[in-house]
Amino acid sequence: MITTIQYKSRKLKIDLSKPLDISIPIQSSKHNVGAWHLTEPRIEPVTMDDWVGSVSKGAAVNFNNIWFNPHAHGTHTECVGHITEKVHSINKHLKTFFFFAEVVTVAPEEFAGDFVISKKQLQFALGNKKRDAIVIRTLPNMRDKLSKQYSNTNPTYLLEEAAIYLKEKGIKHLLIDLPSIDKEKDDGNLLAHNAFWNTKGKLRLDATITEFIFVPNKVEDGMYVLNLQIASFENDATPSKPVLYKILE
Ligand SMILES: N[C@@H](CC(=O)c1ccccc1NC=O)C(=O)O
Repeated sequence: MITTIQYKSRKLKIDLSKPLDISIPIQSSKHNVGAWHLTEPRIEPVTMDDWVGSVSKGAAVNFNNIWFNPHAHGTHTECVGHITEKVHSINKHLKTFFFFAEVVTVAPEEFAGDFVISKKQLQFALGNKKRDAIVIRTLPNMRDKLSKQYSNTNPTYLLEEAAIYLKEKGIKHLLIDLPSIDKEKDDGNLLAHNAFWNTKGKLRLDATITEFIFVPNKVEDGMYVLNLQIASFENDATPSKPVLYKILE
């Protein structure tokens, strides 16, 4: 199913029957990805007296409750409400869902005992390309990213200068395969989040950060059409399903 999208002065031809799903599923398992010191998500049948909401237990339907945290348990998209006193809702601020994106691969650099992504690396990867969205794949890129337990591991993060660079370049949607764009333990400074959302000036209410993606190795660096879908929760963050479409010509 081939379609052509008119984007500014370009024509972007994509095949809708070849989606590249870069989300991490949420499952009720210790093998679910995890961060921020939470236990694994739970998906469990509702019980009422001796009734159990499971067909295998005699009910007519499977009827599960789900317990999870969007920031800790899988691919999620957040807006500035993640770090402001007023809880802006992602569902009110992400209103269009197709974006022109660049997938880039970055090998984190050592900095003050941490691993980081610098402005120079993103500058090298983006050059003078104008994009709505950047999809950052960090190296090494192995399937353990689907089930890794990140708590107390001090994962790679973005330097503040890198987030400022993306903001100044007009990137509206930042997607990354890490639990956060900021350092795990930073006394609440969240320098990269603050810089990207411009919290010291006019808030970038329409800008989003999507964390915990997984970009399979078969997806090459380059231009894509991104479909960024979210579950309609009124909250700072919600589970999301980013899907890429390769541009055919
Ligand atoms: N680095 C912060 C914590 C933090 O960033 C955070 C904590 C819980 C859930 C999500 C977080 N950040 C996500 O981007 C701190 O040390 O206070």
